[in-house]
Amino acid sequence: MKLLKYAKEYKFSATIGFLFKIFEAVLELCVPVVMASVIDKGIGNNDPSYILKCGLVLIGLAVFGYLFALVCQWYASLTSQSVGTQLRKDMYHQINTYDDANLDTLTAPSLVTRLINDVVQIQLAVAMTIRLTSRAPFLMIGSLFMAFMISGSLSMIFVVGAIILAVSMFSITIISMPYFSRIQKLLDKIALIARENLKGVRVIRAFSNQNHEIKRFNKETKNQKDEQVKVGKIQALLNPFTYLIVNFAIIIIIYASGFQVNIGSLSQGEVIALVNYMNSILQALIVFANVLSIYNKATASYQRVFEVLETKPKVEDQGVYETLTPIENMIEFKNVNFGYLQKDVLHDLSFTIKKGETVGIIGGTGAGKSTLVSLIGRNYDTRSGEIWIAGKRIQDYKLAPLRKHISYVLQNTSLISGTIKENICMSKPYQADIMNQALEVSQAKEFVSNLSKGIESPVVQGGKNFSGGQRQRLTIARALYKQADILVLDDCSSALDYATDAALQKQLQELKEMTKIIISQRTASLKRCDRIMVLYHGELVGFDSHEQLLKDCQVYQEIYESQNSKEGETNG
Ligand SMILES: Nc1ncnc2c1ncn2[C@@H]1O[C@H](COP(=O)(O)OP(=O)(O)OP(=O)(O)O)[C@@H](O)[C@H]1O
Repeated sequence: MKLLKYAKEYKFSATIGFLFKIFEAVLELCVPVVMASVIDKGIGNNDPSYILKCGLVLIGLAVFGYLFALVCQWYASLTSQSVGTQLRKDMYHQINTYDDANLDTLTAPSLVTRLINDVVQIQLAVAMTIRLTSRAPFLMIGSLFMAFMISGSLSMIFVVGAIILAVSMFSITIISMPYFSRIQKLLDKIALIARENLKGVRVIRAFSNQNHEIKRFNKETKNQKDEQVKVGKIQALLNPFTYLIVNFAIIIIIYASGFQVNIGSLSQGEVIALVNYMNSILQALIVFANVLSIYNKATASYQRVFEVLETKPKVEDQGVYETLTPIENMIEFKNVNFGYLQKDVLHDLSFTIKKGETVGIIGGTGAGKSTLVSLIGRNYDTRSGEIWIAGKRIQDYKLAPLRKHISYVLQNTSLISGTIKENICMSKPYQADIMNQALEVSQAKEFVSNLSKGIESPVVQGGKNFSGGQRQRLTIARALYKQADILVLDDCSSALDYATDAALQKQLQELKEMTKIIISQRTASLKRCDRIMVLYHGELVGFDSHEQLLKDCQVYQEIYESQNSKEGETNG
């Protein structure tokens, strides 16, 4: 079992916990024997001092039993928490190696549920294994053994009862297993809805869509509840059934032992001891039933956690080159085809982008613009064809150094809580001159210097204390601060007014050493670019300057005209 690898590291604390639970069970097994001698010798011989002595022994057994239980509990918690923490660390580390294709499959909400909820189920199972799986079997076997010592024939009742119970427990476990994996999947769905809802709370309010969202959430929580209730009903059968069998066995023991007491082959104290041992078996079985139910849940969680740990990035990091030296033909696409799962997105793309060039990409919604640039940083690998950067296939570079040379600004601005400085200096330590240049080119300098704390001003989670345009400028500054050889701006100036956008494009042009790719829906944002790539349903239908495209690219002409006539209408 793969989990043993984790438990191994904490074998000392696990063993101590395990041993102390056994010590506690040994003391528990002594209780019926002491009770029997209280009845047979103390009460039988009317000897109060013997009864008192036995009473003290019972108190001693209880006190030591309690202390042993405490030690076990302590070490069980230590082990389970440590295993859980290590699992979370390893999962988090693994998730950070994932590429976009992995994230498309496993999805963020599911990963969060696995990191939190599923690990808790495993922690619980580890703690229960230490605390209960030592005691329950030990108590069962010990009680059976002690019962055999008292009466071989009567103990057969124990054996038959135990077999019936074991079979019923096993059946209930098998039946309830599939429910638990369904419940965990439904939890993923609930997490997904909650996440979407919280992220899009403003949009939902703006469209007065709260009722629909509440209904969607209620439907999934109801589904999850229904599954819980179904499995709960099945599992609820276990305890009454266990009590029924054990109590039935006790009736038979008392009935059968009555004869033996009459003929003198069994004492009254021994009958009480047998009943006590049967009760111990009952307790052990109830514990066993609870542990089984915890194991059921943990098995579903275990599979989900190890799926995260064993999922390898689809983009393999097997390149050898660690440095990238810009050359004339900086980026080359050679007959590149790409698609997501069943969907074809990019078709036979071939083009070259020169070092220091500023290239715009334009095309309708879903034309494949973002997909194209995501291939450059190997967020996905191509289906066929090759991408070359600075004279080498991108697969021949090690991933980390390759990505160090590319700076992305994505459509969704992502700022983290901290300060402006911390957000901008993510790629390297603070250097005043680089910071100044980044703020200036991104058109963020003015508004940042107007803040009382300047670059030390706080940024709340998601950058919500800034306007959309300010957030875009800060993310552009962050990308510029990296001083990468290739800069990709993915439709990230949509919230900027025309004047600021124009100033940004002008300043970007002046970064002669950097190769820039700018995605935009607006021809006005791209007309200063050296060349503009026109994508139409994943195909390259034009790649030239603004003026030339206006002359000979029909798709570009249509985009241009639609935007300019709209502007005309608006202005008019
Ligand atoms: N992770 C993904 N999984 C599956 N399909 C995807 C994924 N990302 C994009 N697509 C699909 O690929 C196609 C191209 O998407 P892409 O985001 O590249 O278009 P785009 O030109 O950048 O669009 P937009 O201008 O709206 O941002 C779309 O049909 C989209 O639905």
